[in-house]
Amino acid sequence: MVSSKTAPKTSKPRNTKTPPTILAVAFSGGLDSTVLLHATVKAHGANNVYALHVHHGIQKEANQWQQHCQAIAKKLKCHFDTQNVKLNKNSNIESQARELRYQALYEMCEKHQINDLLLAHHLDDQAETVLIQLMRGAGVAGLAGMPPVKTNKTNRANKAKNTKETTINIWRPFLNMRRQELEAYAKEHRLTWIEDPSNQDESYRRNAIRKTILPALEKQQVGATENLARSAKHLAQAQELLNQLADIDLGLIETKEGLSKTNLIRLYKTNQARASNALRRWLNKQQLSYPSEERLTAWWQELQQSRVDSKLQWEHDQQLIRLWRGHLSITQNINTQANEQSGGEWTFKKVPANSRKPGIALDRFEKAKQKGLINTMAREGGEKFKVDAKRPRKSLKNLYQEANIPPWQRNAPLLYIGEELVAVAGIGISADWQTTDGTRISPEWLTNV
Ligand SMILES: Nc1ncnc2c1ncn2[C@@H]1O[C@H](COP(=O)(O)OP(=O)(O)OP(=O)(O)O)[C@@H](O)[C@H]1O
Repeated sequence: MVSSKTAPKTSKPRNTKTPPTILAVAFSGGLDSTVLLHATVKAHGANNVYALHVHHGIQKEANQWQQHCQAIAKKLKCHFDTQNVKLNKNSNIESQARELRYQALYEMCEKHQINDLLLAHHLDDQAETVLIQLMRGAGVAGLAGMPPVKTNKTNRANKAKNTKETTINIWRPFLNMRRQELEAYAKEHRLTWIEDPSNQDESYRRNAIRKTILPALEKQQVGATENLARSAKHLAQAQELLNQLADIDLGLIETKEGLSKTNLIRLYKTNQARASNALRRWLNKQQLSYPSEERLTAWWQELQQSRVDSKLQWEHDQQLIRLWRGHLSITQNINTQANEQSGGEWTFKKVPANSRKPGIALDRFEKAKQKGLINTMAREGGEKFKVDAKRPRKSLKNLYQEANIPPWQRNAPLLYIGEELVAVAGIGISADWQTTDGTRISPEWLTNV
């Protein structure tokens, strides 16, 4: 136990390389994150700390809270930033608020080039999470609760905006501390914080667990709260082992085209639990959530029934999982699918002098550019193209098939100079325009997803 005299450890950050590390604290203005901000500023220096607040706009007091947070940051002399998010009142407010909150916090971290974000979750929060997961019938991963540290790459939504991928470490330095310890610290340092009235509303499951269920469990078993959090640690270890097993299995199933259906089904037939474990891990590694048991069962059925050349397509977590040519792969965000043709851009890079790579002669290209002749057009069907001067022109359809380009990657806009088709993504440069001599540029289609 840590006495209230001791500042709660906000120990970060062992694996950071270049001091001074700038830390961000997710600051709601509530008791826990107020203690976290105060302790972090004390330990790391105000100039190295950002307080980040998300304005949800759900409560009528939201503006006051934002002002309060800004005032506290000013008093502590640390940096402050805030972002508003807009909730859709028609869907689950709690989970939506959480998702948008993380999104906003990551965006603010990216904006200030911060790689370490601290959250004020504590041991009581962990115990509540374990109970909630138990009630939902979660598996090992869910029952492992919140990890003390987790590294996140900024998500696919950001990637689609063509921003650089950032790594953000999420730290929960209070995960071993009880709520009472934080309260004692706050009193000792005369901190002021916001009491969110909705924390009293027991129609929210988490509040009911905190106010009624955990105290009842404590009556039955002293230390029940700490024990629940301890179980979470055991299960986190068990999950680690499951991940290691999945990685061994994926080593045999995963290829550069995706997951081999044949090998996946082979594993499924010898050991269903192991195959599901591998599939879940594969999704998780690509930052997709675990599918429900019901969904997973449906996928297995479809996969088993599919023929060798079948095409399947599942929507999951706003992504598409596709089976094509015997491999499962994750593709486009369904939100950007309608926009497939603009899901990327043509870039023009100079070919290095010592390279044998073909390109378009720079002076020819520049002339065309000055005349405004360079343009792109969507594929209409029936286009013919010749990359190899010694071979006849072929239809794009044939060329795509020969090059094994999956159907959903065949929609990149075609590059024209005037009326002439000069480059096709994944295929190459027209024989009439390509050269391997002199200063030249290479047109390349870069996808955002
Ligand atoms: N609006 C917000 N802006 C910034 N960070 C937030 C916000 N809401 C929550 N957080 C962060 O997420 C953590 C967990 O959220 P949770 O809803 O459990 O906390 P809270 O009860 O709102 O506030 P606190 O943890 O400060 O008492 C908080 O400790 C805080 O670090």
